[in-house]
Amino acid sequence: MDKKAITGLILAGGRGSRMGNADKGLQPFRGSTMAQHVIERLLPQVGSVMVNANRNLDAWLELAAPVWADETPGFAGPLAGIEAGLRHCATPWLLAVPCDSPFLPHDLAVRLAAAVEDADADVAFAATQEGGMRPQAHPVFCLVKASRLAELSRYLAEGGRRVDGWYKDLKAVEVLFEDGDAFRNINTLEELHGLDDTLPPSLAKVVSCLSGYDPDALPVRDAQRVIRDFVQPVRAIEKVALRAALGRVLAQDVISPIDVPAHDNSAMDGFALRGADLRSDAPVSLRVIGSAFAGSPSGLVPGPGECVRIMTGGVMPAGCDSVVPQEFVTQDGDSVTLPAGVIRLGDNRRFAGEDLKAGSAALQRGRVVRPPDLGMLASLGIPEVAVQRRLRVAFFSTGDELRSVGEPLAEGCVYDSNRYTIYGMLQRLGVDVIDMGVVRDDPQALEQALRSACENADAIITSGGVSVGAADYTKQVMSKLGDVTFWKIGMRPGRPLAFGRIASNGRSAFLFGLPGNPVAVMVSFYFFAREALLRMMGAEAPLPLLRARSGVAIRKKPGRTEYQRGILSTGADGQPEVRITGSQGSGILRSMSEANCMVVLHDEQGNVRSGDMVDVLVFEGLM
Ligand SMILES: Nc1nc2c(c(=O)[nH]1)N[C@H]1C(S)=C(S)[C@@H](COP(=O)(O)OP(=O)(O)OC[C@H]3O[C@@H](n4cnc5c(N)ncnc54)[C@H](O)[C@@H]3O)O[C@H]1N2
Ligand code: MOO
Ligand SMILES: [Mg+2]
Repeated sequence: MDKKAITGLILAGGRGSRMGNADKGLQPFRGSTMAQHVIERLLPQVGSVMVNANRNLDAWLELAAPVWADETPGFAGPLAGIEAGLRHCATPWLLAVPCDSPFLPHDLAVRLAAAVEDADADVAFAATQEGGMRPQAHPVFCLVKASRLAELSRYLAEGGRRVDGWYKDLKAVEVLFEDGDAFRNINTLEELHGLDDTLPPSLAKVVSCLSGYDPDALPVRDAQRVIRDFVQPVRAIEKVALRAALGRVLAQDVISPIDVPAHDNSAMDGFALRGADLRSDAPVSLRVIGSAFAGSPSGLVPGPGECVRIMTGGVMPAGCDSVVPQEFVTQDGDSVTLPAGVIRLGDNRRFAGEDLKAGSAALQRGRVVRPPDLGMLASLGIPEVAVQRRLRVAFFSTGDELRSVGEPLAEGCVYDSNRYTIYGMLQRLGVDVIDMGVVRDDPQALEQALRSACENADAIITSGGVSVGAADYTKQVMSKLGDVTFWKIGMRPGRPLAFGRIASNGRSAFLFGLPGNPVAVMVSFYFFAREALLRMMGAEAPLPLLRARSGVAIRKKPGRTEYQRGILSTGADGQPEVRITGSQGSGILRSMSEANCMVVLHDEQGNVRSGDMVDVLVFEGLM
């Protein structure tokens, strides 16, 4: 049977009652969703795939189209789904499979098709047999003749619901498969998570690797380590045209299909010659036998005492290994003379493949594509590349005192600035942003916002409400929704931080609850969230710290990390020198805006004297 004669149908119309009424197929599983795994198994076996679903139709349409709902009302079970499938089936055969069977056999269609053809049957369904026991039927995995719709509808109308009940008057064959696990369906979230080897370990487990862990006095580097070990890359990949790859993360190594340059060629306008003709003690005269222009190999083969006029990029004539630039020679008719010792053998020749060899990795996965990379990919003739899909990051601010730009400022209120700094920092990372506005200090509103963020994004960034204030419900709601920890970090500014992973309706997202103070929010973003988001994007890009001389004395207590806003300039001696911008209060955004860098004073460090060297994070390129 030609696979084009078969339409695949994914049965996803159930209530998911054993999974807390979740839409089973849409549950995250091994980097995508359970149904996506089913589609990946099924699609190669059939002409096309459709879905039977009764809710979340938009989400299903994103996965596969078309999507058909049951006609028989009241969640009548898989048969109602098969009925809807048969009604819309444009091929002679329909192959139904449940949406919660991500391991279904790769040869399901071929074997069921062979069976219906052999037996001239209307239906074939799968079965497995455990050693010595009676075969166990899996009637939901079935290949059905599309013309049998009428019998099925009649059975349903009479109230029949048994999956193998409707074909008692039809010719049905059972096909025995060896691998029982292939038909395993996943019924509970525990089962699903147990099978998902891509899930992060619990925070408790990650934290247990630290010695002397104290959430109320956590060193910066320990917090960074926990975050690094806990977040997971998003696995989805897409192909994009070369230019669209700028700023994206390569999902695969790019292997050079060609040598670059493709030929030995000249690095100068001049004369290509045979090194054996060169003399170190006397001038040499050579006869010019022709010209070699870039882009058109000359085909010339000079003999001893001969040379070829060559342009930069011209293919080296056979036997030539050196080029003398034209300004070094005197030309007389068709002969050139070069003085003794102006060049050595091999000068001004570029080798084939000296830039890149065919078969070697031109760029490695995980790299954020920059302008020279675009050029290099173009030099390899590569029109499109595989990149990680863009990360989706939702963010909102919390606090009853916050007003959004455009609203009047009531007594005691402040304008929400964090959503703007966060927006800017996220844009610079190249993620897709979902701005969720300001959320009130109200447990219900916070829960709703966090759930919605979780269902639509890979990561969530909030600001405010993570300290100890009376209206800070944020922490309580975050804990309720997942595995979240609350730290007081040994740093200034940015002491409180919430971090973890929350889940809602089967979707999950990593959560960064940044402190509310406007400078603290930025510092926490750069030193904790940034690296984690890049990691989720599949990229590794540690913060580049430079060393600079402090032009001033800085007071600093050992035992915590301090981030001071600074201005980096060139000192009188031409060396980089940094000075602290005025007030360092964690609410003073102006000094952040004036700064062009941050001085990073590590835990061990005490007071800094003028002239001491310090670490500096330069904002240019980050901001
Ligand atoms: N008794 C203690 N009080 C505080 C501590 C502490 O350890 N013990 N930590 C202080 C530190 S450090 C920080 S940082 C803040 C963090 O507090 P929250 O994360 O709970 O943030 P809020 O209380 O909501 O706001 C703090 C501050 O920032 C202003 N804010 C908040 N969001 C925005 C925004 N989107 N745009 C502009 N300004 C914002 C808010 O109005 C407050 O003034 O807690 C200290 N207290
Ligand atoms: O940690 Mo908070 O640092 O006042 O800004
Ligand atoms: Mg607070």
